[in-house]
Amino acid sequence: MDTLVVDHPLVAHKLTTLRDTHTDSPTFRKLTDELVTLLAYEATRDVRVAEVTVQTPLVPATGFQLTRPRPLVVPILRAGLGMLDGMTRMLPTAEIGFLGMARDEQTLQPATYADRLPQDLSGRQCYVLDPMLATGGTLAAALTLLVERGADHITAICLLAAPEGVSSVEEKLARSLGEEHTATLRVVTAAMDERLDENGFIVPGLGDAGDRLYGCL
Ligand SMILES: O=P(O)(O)OC[C@H]1O[C@H](OP(=O)(O)OP(=O)(O)O)[C@H](O)[C@@H]1O
Ligand SMILES: O=c1cc[nH]c(=O)[nH]1
Ligand SMILES: [Mg+2]
Repeated sequence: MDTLVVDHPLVAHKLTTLRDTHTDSPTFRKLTDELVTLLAYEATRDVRVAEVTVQTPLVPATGFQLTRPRPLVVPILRAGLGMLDGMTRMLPTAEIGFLGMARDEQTLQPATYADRLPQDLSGRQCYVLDPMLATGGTLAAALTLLVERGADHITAICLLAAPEGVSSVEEKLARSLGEEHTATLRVVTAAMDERLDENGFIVPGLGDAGDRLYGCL
C-alpha cells in the first residue's frame, strides 16, 4: 500500500491549528474542510480521465474529462462526514456512498453500523474519507469491504496516520484479501505522527476527531 504524506506549508499550517486543543468546533470543521481540499488535489492525481475534443471559440482542442463510472467517495461516519464537502468541491460529479463504523473504546475493534454502498463496485475508483488512521482496524475493514465488492482503485484520505496503523492495515489486508487481489490501495495523509498511546489514540494527534468536529457523542 502506497502512503503519501503531503508536504506543503499550507497543509502544515492548517494542521497545526487543528491539533491545538483551544481550537473550537466551528474552526475545526472549517480547517478540516480546507485541509481535505488540499489533500484531495494530491489524492486525485491519478483519477481516471479520457482524452476528448472540445470546440473553443477558435479551434478544436484536445483535453481530458473524468470517465464513467464516476468515482465513488466514501466518508466513514461520523468523523469522515466532516471531510465530505471539501472532497466534493474537487470532485463535484462523484457519487457518494456511506459507511458507518465505530471503534469500541475498550477492545479498539471496529463495528459497522451502516452500509449504504452499491453492492457491485466492479471497476470503481473509490476515495475513502476518514480523518484518523490509528490502529488501522477501521480502515482495514473498510478497504476489505470495498475490494470484496469489486473496487479496483482505492485511495484513503486521512488527516493523520500512525506508523503502526499503516503497518497493521497492510497485515490485515494480506490476511483478509490474500495475495490474489489486484486492487491499487493508497493512503494520502497530512502527517505521519509518532505513535499510538495505550488507548489507541494518535500521539501527538488531535484528540477524538468526531468529538472535536461535532461536540461530543
Ligand atoms: O484506526 P482505528 O483504531 O480503527 O481508529 C480510527 C477510527 O476512530 C475514529 O472513529 P470513531 O470510532 O471514534 O467513530 P466516530 O467517527 O463516530 O467518532 C476515526 O474517525 C476512525 O474511524
Ligand atoms: O487519535 C485518535 C484515534 C482514533 N480516533 C480518533 O478520533 N482519534
Ligand atoms: Mg470518535
